[in-house]
Amino acid sequence: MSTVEAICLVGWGAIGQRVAALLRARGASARIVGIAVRDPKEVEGTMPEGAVHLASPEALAATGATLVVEAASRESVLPFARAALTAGMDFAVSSTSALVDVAVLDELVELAQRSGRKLIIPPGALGGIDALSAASRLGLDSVEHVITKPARAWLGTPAEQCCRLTELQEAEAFFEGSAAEAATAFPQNANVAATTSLAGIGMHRTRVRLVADPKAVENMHSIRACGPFGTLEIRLQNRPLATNPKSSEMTALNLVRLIENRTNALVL
Ligand SMILES: NC(=O)C1=CN([C@@H]2O[C@H](COP(=O)(O)OP(=O)(O)OC[C@H]3O[C@@H](n4cnc5c(N)ncnc54)[C@H](O)[C@@H]3O)[C@@H](O)[C@H]2O)C=CC1
Ligand SMILES: O=C([O-])CC(=O)C(=O)O
Repeated sequence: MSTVEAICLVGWGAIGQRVAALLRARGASARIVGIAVRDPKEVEGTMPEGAVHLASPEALAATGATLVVEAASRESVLPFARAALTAGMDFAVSSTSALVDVAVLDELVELAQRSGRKLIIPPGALGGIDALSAASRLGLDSVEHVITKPARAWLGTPAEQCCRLTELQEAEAFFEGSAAEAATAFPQNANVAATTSLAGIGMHRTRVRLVADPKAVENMHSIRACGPFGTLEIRLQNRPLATNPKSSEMTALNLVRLIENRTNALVL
C-alpha cells in the first residue's frame, strides 16, 4: 500500500523551492500542503497546487501535515518546531545553528519525547553523518571540520571584517574555533558545523576552520574524525544552489531523500 506524506515547508527560498521542484519532477509520494513565509507576496504565483500560505507557526496545526521541514532561518526554528511537535508532527531542521543554544535543543527534544514525535537533523550539505554518529557511540578523540566556500559566499557575514573578500587572490582561513563559535557567528554558512557536532563530540570539542577561496566554485566540506573506531575522512565538493551561493544543492537533495524515505519501502 502506498501512502502520501503531507508536508509543510518553513521557508520558500533557495532550498525550499528546490526541494519542491525535485519532489514534483521525481513524482515523489509527497504533497506540500502549507508554506510558511513572513511575507505572503513571496509565495504568490509559485505556490504548489493545493498548498496554503501559513502566516504563523500556529497555522501549522490545521494543515494535517505529518512532517514540517524548516529551510528558513535560525530564528524560525524554535517557534515552528514548538508548534509542529505540539501539533503531533515531526520536525526536520536545516538551520541547525539554532541548536547551539542548549536550552532550545533540550526543550525541543523533551517536547518531541512528550508528543511521541521526532526532531530530525538531516545531513544538510554533508555526507557521512551516519558514519560519524555511529562512530561516536564508541567515543571520539577529535573531530575537525573545514568549510571552504567561494569568497562571494561569505559576503554579508562577519567574514567581511576579517578579510577583504572582494580582493582576495588566494584562499584565506579567516576563522578557527569551536563549532559553537562558528555556527553562532555564521548562521547562514556554518549550520553544518552544528550538525557535525550533534553527530560527533559536541559543539565545544568540534574544531572548525572557515576559508574564503576566490578560485573556488564549489562549497567544500572536509571532515576528519579519529577515535577507537578508526579514522574517518570525508570531503564534499558541493555545487551551490543557483539562487543562493551560500547554500549547497546537497542540502536540498538530502531533504528529498528524507521525504522519500518516509514513504519508500526500501529506505536508503
Ligand atoms: N544544515 C545545512 O547543512 C544547511 C543549512 N542551510 C540553512 O537553511 C536555511 C535556508 O537556506 P536557503 O533556502 O538557502 O535560504 P534563503 O535565504 O534562500 O531562503 C530563506 C527562506 O526562509 C524564509 N524565512 C526566513 N526566516 C523566516 C521566518 N522566521 N519565518 C518564515 N519564513 C522565514 C525567507 O523569507 C525565505 O523564503 C538557512 O538558515 C541556511 O543557513 C543552508 C545550507 C546548508
Ligand atoms: O550549504 C552549505 O555548504 C553549508 C551551509 O551553507 C551551512 O552549513 O549553513
